Amino acid sequence: MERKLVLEWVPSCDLENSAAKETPEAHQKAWKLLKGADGVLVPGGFGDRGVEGKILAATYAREKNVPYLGICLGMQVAVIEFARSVMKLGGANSTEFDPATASPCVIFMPEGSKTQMGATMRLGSRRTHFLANNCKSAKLYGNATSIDERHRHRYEVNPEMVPLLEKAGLSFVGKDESGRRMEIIELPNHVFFIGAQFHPEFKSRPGKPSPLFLGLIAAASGQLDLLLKRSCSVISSKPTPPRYSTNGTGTAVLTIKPYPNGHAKKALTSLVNGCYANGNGIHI
Ligand SMILES: NC(=O)CC[C@H](N)C(=O)O
Repeated sequence: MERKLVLEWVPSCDLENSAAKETPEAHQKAWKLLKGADGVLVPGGFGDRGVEGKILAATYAREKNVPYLGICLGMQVAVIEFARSVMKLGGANSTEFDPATASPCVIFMPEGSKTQMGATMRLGSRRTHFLANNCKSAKLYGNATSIDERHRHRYEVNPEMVPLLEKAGLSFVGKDESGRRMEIIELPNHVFFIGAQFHPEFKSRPGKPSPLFLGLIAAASGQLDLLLKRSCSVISSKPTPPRYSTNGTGTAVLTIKPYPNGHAKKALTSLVNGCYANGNGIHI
């Protein structure tokens, strides 16, 4: 790859319009970081702090054709963003953040109990079936017909709204075995815009990175076509324990800059080896 990965953490609440007045310097800094990035990763989270900023990051990436990977809440905000901006459903939201929304594109999973939060999370390894093999995510997973990835969520894309979202151009390329639970979204006409309801980071390892992370980094450095041509091996279906859990703040947006002339000289299939995160001590 000959690239050195630079990760910048952007507090998503600083991207919000309210921050322009309240904390103008932080707002300016956050937008500068986002606009300087070659790729954007919106991770998972719980609670509404910073969610509007995550939605703004998704809008930016979609409109500017900047590679985007949304994980769990990062996928849900991409759906909300699409409903608001493309389908013109201004008040579209998740019922997690606006229980009275007129356009609930993300809803509480029917099998969970709202009053009893304990043991209501959809957790652990679940199967995702790919519905189209010409989508980027299936190719990244080595043209697999199904994959097993780990989960941690209470809300899901509203299956009743899926036909409308699809008609407007959002592809649901991975679903669970019932076909009613959405697992992977893609924007077909975008350089790389993928959202996953599951958490690829739980099974990703330094020497065996998740195909979705590889895809994001390859797209951010203009090497996605090359990566897609190579056959990536399918991630093992054996469940492995999570490496870390989400911290619940739901505020960060991660931006990615794969600079040229870096030290990572490994082959594309292990390109995350040798990459580093600046300032945070976080290694992918
Ligand atoms: N892990 C997550 O990102 C969870 C997303 C969202 N809060 C849910 O419960 O569905």
